[in-house]
Amino acid sequence: MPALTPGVGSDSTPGRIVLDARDIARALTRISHEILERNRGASDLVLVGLHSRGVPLAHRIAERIAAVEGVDVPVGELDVTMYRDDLRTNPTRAPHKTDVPPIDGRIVVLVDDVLYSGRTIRAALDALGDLGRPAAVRLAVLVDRGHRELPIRADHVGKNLPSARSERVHVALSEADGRDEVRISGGDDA
Ligand SMILES: O=P(O)(O)OC[C@H]1O[C@H](OP(=O)(O)OP(=O)(O)O)[C@H](O)[C@@H]1O
Ligand SMILES: O=c1cc[nH]c(=O)[nH]1
Repeated sequence: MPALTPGVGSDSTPGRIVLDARDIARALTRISHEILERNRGASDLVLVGLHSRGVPLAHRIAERIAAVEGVDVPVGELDVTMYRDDLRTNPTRAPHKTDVPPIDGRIVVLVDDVLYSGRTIRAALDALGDLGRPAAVRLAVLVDRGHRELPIRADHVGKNLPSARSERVHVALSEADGRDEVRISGGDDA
């Protein structure tokens, strides 16, 4: 095994890997089972992925639920750009598509890659409120890195990752990035 510079991946991408492809696959399988257990099956579920990497994660969870339950759970994609509380100070984000199946009376599971301040999820809850009135909204994230600024928590977490505010968590997914991995960089290991 070649020696690595601390904090630098073998391909010189900054940061250290905290989840590799197999870890991500296992975490998503567990989350899918947790969702089914909590919901006692797949009935009334709608998965809504947040752009950008929450969308492929929602599809992967739907694939696993279909494999276990034989049910195709509807999957939507939600862009929260126009609902962000930093829109005035950071107006340069490019909006993505929003395409959410009917959510009235359904159990909506929001899916995102990283949960940090909670402001993205706050925006997502506002966006959902304009689309309908779900029976319940739950949250699944691949990584919870802490540092919440709002009273928001995840129901399903792939990995709790203690982090410094100065660090950054980078999620790469094959659909968008050609590989699956989660890295943390910055702080003392920049
Ligand atoms: O809890 P928060 O403090 O809101 O942070 C979490 C959000 O930050 C990242 O998105 P980012 O805004 O970096 O855009 P991206 O999804 O395009 O990477 C990540 O994908 C989450 O959506
Ligand atoms: O570290 C972070 C913080 C917010 N969003 C991310 O994707 N990573």
